[in-house]
Amino acid sequence: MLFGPGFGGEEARVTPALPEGAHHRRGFLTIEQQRWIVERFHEWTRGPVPPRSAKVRGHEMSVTTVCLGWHWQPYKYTRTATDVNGRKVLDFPDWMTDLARAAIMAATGDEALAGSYRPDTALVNFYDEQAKMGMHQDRDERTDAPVVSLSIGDSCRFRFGNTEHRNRPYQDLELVSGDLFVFGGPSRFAYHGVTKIHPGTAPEGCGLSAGRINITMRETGLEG
Ligand SMILES: O=C(O)CCC(=O)C(=O)O
Ligand SMILES: [Fe+2]
Repeated sequence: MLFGPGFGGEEARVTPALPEGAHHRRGFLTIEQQRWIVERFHEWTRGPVPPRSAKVRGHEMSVTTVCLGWHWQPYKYTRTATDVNGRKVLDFPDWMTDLARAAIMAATGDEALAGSYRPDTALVNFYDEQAKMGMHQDRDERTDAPVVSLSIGDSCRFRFGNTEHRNRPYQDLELVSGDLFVFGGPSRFAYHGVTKIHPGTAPEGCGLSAGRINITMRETGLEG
């Protein structure tokens, strides 16, 4: 049969299926939502703790990061930015909890997982045209709750791998402005990174004319 069962189905996927627990939703944020978040981004960068390039084993990362809720530094979270200026970071905003829960719902359809999600930190990274992020695990958190990632601005090549090591098997996918990526369950501790920014690809109206913002929301599992 010319257009029989399965036509245009699984076999027609352009991107191979992601490992269990990993989910990609193209265009999760509207262009207005993206622009609004970029306005907040400018407020955060003028906040008590300026964006900085974290030093990992003596090397400065090429992204700059500003944090909400808890300040991330390799390999711990603190309330104050002891490696920058000692100031307390901005609070984790309530709207971000709602957004993160909606994101988990959209990605997984799991109402219980979404409803019980209590993110308490956001790492907000800015990538210029040259910036990259090497393959790593997000493992400074003391819970296995999912990581929720939102991208705004220039698109990038995002590499999502396995939980054992930074080498193959991995998949390269494009994250474009407005995309959501969630990794939890068996993929929570998968290695991942950003291998390339695609300059000049930020859509008109997203609020950012160049570069890329990525926000990851997480549960630290920390008290106090
Ligand atoms: O920029 C991205 O898409 C990933 C960011 C990331 O992996 C991180 O902040 O730990
Ligand atoms: Fe990460």
